[in-house]
Amino acid sequence: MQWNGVRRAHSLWCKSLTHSTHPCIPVSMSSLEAFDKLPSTSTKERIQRFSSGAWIQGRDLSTSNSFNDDKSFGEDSIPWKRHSRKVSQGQLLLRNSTVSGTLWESKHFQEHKYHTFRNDNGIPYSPNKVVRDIPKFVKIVEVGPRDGLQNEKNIVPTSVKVELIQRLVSAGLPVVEATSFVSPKWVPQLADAKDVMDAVNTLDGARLPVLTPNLKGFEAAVSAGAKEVAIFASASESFSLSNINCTIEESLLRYRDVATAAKELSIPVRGYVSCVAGCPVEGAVPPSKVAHVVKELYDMGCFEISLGDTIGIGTPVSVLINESGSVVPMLEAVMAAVPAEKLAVHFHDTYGQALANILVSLQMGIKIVDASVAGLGGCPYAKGASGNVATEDVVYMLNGLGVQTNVDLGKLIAAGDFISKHLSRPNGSKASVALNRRTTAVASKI
Ligand SMILES: CC(C)(COP(=O)([O-])OP(=O)([O-])OC[C@H]1O[C@@H](n2cnc3c(N)ncnc32)[C@H](O)[C@@H]1OP(=O)([O-])[O-])[C@@H](O)C(=O)NCCC(=O)NCCSC(=O)C[C@@](C)(O)CC(=O)[O-]
Repeated sequence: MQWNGVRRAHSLWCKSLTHSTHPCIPVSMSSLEAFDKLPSTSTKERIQRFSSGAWIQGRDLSTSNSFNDDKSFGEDSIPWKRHSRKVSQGQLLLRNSTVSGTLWESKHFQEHKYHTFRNDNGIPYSPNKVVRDIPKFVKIVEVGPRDGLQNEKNIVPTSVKVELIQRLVSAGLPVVEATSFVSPKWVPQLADAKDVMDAVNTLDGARLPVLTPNLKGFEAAVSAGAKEVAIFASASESFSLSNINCTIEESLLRYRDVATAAKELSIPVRGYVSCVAGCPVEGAVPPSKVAHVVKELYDMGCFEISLGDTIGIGTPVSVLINESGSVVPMLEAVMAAVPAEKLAVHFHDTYGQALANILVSLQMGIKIVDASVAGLGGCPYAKGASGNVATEDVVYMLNGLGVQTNVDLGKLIAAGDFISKHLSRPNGSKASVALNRRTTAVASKI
């Protein structure tokens, strides 16, 4: 097919671009100097000192998402000790932490003390308008084993993928997207989907969804033991053609069949919409187009819809007329069609905008964030797309904001180091590099 030829050439170009520019994350001298002035600490202590979050009380924890795990993370179930005291308005938010346990066991051994603001009636509140609207729990959907590894030049052995998934689950991630049941001719990197699922589908502690582009993929996924699937549409016609070889409307017809089959088996279906902030071929994508595709997926029964900035081009707001890449207007249009609690955000970090976009999304009511360990990834059919935002960086930011994730940052960093070492490249997470670099520097002085 002529289009396939064009697409292959395009994809090869994309891959070469992605690989030749894979980030070697710089760490600014000023931040390192600041670290060096601090007393020597272990990586674990540093993770806790610089990243552990204060509990910001009094915000809404509930969600109507029927497949959401938030309820299991209610205040009482959180394995941290919390402690609050009455402080007057205007005082700084303070937190002390005392630490025990071994390096990668931070979640289970740390003890935190929190100091929240309370008004005269003893009601806790957050004094800062930046964090006031941010949810107190964010569900992180780890997409590294799928989105991260689907674009690798060298095919990663099944055993490495399986160990990566096991490590991510044991780090406390509630959802780890395991693989894709797509055509192995199109994505040979994930041709071992069945073997991966055979090895991981008995793992406890996390949901392990897989991508299915059509009924054939859905049936293969179910036979391999998948208990949750994801379908992936696009808000851009050109991207839909290059990614799944059909128009948007044709893809929605296919996905309706998948959704119907899944409903019969009571299998939850997640939806994706790509190119929500811009398309590598078409440029600007109108928010109304994004909202239309999101609503279609919602109406066919998707329990959650992830909004993908596939090429990482978006900024929180763009003041340039006719310019794509505004996350806020896009979210406003989507939220007018589908409830905010059904939405996730999925930012690639090509332009370094992902954390800013996540923050503004949280402020607008989003409670689900996709991320990829060590910043792995990129789409084989998206020109110039780099990896997703690194999960470690998201957890670091959320910890700092006092948002609960139940993810053990130490174990997560170890998982990122594991896969980066296998791929023979630096870890793409800035938080991870900074925390690891400090440990090495301290160790070299002993
Ligand atoms: C959708 C298709 C299959 C259409 O591919 P096609 O070539 O149009 O399909 P077809 O129906 O003409 O079938 C061609 C061959 O593929 C086989 N086939 C057909 N379906 C399957 C299947 N499920 N599993 C295994 N094999 C399959 C089918 O049996 C046949 O085999 P043959 O007779 O030639 O031997 C193909 O285009 C494809 O696999 N695309 C997947 C591309 C992909 O995975 N892209 C990356 C996803 S990332 C993304 O979308 C963005 C996201 C989600 O991360 C969010 C964001 O960042 O924005």
